[in-house]
Amino acid sequence: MGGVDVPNWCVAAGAAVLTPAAIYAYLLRQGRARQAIFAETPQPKEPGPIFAGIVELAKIQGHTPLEPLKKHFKDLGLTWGVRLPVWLFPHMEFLFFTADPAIIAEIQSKKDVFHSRPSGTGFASTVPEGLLALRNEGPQSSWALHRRLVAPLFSDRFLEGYSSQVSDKADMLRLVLNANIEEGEATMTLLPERHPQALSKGDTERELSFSDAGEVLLSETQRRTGEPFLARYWPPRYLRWLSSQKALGKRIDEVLEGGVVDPSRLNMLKALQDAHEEGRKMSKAELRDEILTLLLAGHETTGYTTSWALLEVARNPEVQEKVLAETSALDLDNMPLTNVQASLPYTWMVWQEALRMHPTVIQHARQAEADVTLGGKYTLPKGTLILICQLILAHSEETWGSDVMAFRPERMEQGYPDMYLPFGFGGRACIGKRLAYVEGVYLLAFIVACVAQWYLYFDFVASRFLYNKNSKPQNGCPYPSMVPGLRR
Ligand code: HEM
Repeated sequence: MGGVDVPNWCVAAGAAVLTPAAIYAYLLRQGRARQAIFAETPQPKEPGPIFAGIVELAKIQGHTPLEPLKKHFKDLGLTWGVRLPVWLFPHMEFLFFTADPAIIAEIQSKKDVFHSRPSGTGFASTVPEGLLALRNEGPQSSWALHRRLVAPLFSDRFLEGYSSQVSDKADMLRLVLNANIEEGEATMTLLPERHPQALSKGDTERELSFSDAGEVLLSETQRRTGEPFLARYWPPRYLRWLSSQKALGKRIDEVLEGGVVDPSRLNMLKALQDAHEEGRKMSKAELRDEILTLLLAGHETTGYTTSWALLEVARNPEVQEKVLAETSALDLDNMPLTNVQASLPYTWMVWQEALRMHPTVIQHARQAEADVTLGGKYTLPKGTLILICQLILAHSEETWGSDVMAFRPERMEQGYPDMYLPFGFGGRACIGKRLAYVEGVYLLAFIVACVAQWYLYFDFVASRFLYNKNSKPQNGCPYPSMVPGLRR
């Protein structure tokens, strides 16, 4: 070294001392710089728990998942932020939460800055080529092409095609429901084994393994968002993931090769396989990820909302009456489902109100593509992750009035206000909203009608043979609550 003979151990010792010091100095400088940038934004004293994942947090703390988030907004106001150690969360250094209508309007208007969801979320590792993960990089980007190829699946022509399939599924549900109620079961699972229309053992296993694989996909997507990269490779977990991938891939191949579905029926997967633009089709990997994206984005969201709606209907006898009055005037088995808002207006409002009270997507994410200042004072560097808190908007007294936590479908009569975004906003808004209405609103009407029929019959039989003939209906409701154990 410059003519001076420095022993190797000295160099090694120097490096051992200086390297950590240099890294520390670098992180300190970065931390200070970040602190300066974020100085105007209120921040919680303990940002940690939020990033355990809200659902995980709920499990640990025994809260409902939404409470910690609501508490932060209560403590810190409508806009606040969090800084994370960049070396632990390389894609999510700054997190900026807002439920302030003025700031949200500004975000919506800055389309060239906030056009993509953040990179590095779970979607990017489980379905990287699907709409939820792809970034919007202009009209020629994969995202834009996928959006154009997927959009026709939710057009009138397709919704009309799905109508008969939805009502067939509803029929099957009726069978399952009735058979299980008769068997004394309160759950809606598969038909009991001895039922003439029950699936064979092999088919039952195939259905169950498909549904298990779907759950693994969902839980991996959730867990991989915000956990250290290596955690997913924990052997038992990784093996489960691999086998779920195999099961999902096999099922997709079967459907695309025509083995599972009736060829005369409209098939969303095949339609996507054939979709093209100037000869450009999706590759096999893109198609697979897009199909799984539709499954991920469309299944739990619609299922949970409809379940919440059923629960609220069960809790609110006057709402049951109105849904029944609406459905009894219609031939539910044969109605076209292109516009359920027009054909089932009250049931549509009930479903919307359930979505407002129990939003399935509690926040919408965007990533800043450039340095930006919001509200004239929040200076955010490029890459900041913005979370628009839909839950707070949906439960805001300013927007909905002092009875915001009461279940009152009538408040949806005029449609929903501008600053209510259950399906997101802008170019990245939910592409499957119309299908969600068809499935959710129709199934809600259908289940209420069919369970009520059963219970009316039950009430009739029970009042003759089991109960005191003179007993009064509960809470003025002619049939008991639909969810056992939730009678008021
Ligand atoms: C209750 C039902 C549903 C709710 C509440 C819901 C909500 C949402 C929300 C909030 C987003 C993100 C929007 C944004 O970032 O601005 C989204 C995106 C998406 N949804 Fe839905 N969704 C539902 C049903 C469905 C269904 C049935 C499908 C399809 C089968 C679907 C497919 C998608 C896709 C593919 C995206 C990504 C769009 C893109 O980034 O280009 N969703 N949804």
